[in-house]
Amino acid sequence: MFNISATYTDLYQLRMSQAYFKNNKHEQTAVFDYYFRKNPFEGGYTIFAGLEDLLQKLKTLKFTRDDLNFLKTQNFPEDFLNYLKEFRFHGKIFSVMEGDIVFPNRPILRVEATLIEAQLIETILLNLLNFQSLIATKACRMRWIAGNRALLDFGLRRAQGPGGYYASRAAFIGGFNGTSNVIAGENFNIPISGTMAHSFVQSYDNELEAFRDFALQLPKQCVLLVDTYNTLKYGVPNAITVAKEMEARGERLYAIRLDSGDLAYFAKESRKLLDAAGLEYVKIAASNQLDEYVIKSLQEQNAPIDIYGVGTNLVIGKPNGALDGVYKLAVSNGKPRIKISENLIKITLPHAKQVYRVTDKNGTWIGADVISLKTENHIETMHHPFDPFKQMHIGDLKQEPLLKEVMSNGEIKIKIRTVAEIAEYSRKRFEQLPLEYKRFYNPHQYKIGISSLLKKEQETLIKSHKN
Ligand SMILES: Nc1ncnc2c1ncn2[C@@H]1O[C@H](COP(=O)(O)OP(=O)(O)OP(=O)(O)O)[C@@H](O)[C@H]1O
Ligand SMILES: O=P(O)(O)OC[C@H]1O[C@H](OP(=O)(O)OP(=O)(O)O)[C@H](O)[C@@H]1O
Ligand SMILES: O=C(O)c1cccnc1
Repeated sequence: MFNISATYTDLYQLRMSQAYFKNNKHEQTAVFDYYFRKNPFEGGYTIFAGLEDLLQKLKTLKFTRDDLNFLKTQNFPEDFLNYLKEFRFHGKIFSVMEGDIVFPNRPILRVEATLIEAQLIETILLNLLNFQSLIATKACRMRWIAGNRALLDFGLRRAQGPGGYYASRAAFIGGFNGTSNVIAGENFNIPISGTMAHSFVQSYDNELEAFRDFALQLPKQCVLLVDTYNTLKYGVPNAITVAKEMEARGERLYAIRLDSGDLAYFAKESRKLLDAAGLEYVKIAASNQLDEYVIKSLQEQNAPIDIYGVGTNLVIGKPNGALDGVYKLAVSNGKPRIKISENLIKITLPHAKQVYRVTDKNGTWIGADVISLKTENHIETMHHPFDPFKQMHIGDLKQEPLLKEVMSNGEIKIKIRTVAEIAEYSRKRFEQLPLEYKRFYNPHQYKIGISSLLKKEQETLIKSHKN
């Protein structure tokens, strides 16, 4: 993969930074919030992914000599380029843990740094977190509906270029069991697996010979693609012949794969043929433009499919394609800042903030998060963000702080987990989310409230701007 250096950014970040530097504002402190406005896929939740990958990149982020030479050609002044030569991220980051379940319009991550440092990491932060959270969410939806069937990511060839690399990481966090993507397996320690393509079968004069040669190479993990010519007339019978030959060698055919036609019908008929031959242990894999809705339908048809291979619809996050995560200024030079909008939902919340997940005394999520000033540690009353008449007493409920210090002085403050550990954490957190937020159609919306103090601060700032 190409190396990510500090020019993995938008030009405007550098132009603003240049102006901050020249006007001696760059060392002023700033606080930015990362959040998104809408759950993807019309769903009721989002899986937060990409954080630990981001932290590792921020730790070593710098402008290389080649970067600086390039920027010189873009008319950046010498003294600013000298500043960039020494640039490192020294700030603090407070964040929800990677893999947690998050919802719209509340901070998921807070950056506290000098204005210039906070600005120069915006693009990479949004790029990594938005994409991986989108794909982890898509993956989680399929995991939820697929129950304990295996889910494999086959998407690299259909991904938006190298995005497929991060899609595989995110898919695993969202609950996939493995990927066909070898470099993702190598770098993120994700299990890799693969079957065979139609070209392999086509390259032989007959299908049986193709299956035999393949099986000889894979005594344990052989999966035969049975739909090249005629699934039930040739494909499955040829796979059965090879499975019997494998048995004679003390081996076992692992699975057959279906990749076209009515997958429920072919899975049922293939299952009958395999079982009649005493091959109950041979699994059935299916692929071809799967997504959570097709998987749901196949499950409802009792299709005996053990393994789903999912490509395009997973890695491109269809039909959304992007999570709308944003990075908004909340404090600058010690002063709270606000962005006013006609659209109430777009008015930002000033100050450095904390977010609490409200639970009952047993830790069960009650369906609301509350945003407060970071200095508050137990919230008595939570207010609706816009409706002055809606409020709720939460003083006697438990409140779990979600934003934890994950970086300080540019150093990572948490133990970096394996992707498998993040996936396991995500699975456990997802179990805590009540069913009504998980359904595909009209899911419940996880509520948001703001503390009395934060509400007052926001109103004061809005008034002062009106004047
Ligand atoms: N039993 C089924 N129930 C619901 N959806 C299915 C079922 N079988 C297949 N699908 C889905 O329907 C879509 C189109 O399948 P279709 O039958 O057109 O495949 P196909 O066009 O025959 O494949 P190919 O063109 O590669 O031969 C795919 O997204 C597939 O996953
Ligand atoms: O349908 P998706 O969810 O995107 O899953 C990936 C698809 O990629 C492969 O097809 P392709 O035609 O590229 O190669 P093949 O010759 O191996 O079938 C595979 O057979 C799947 O159908
Ligand atoms: O291993 C497979 O079957 C596979 C891999 C990538 C894309 N489609 C299928």
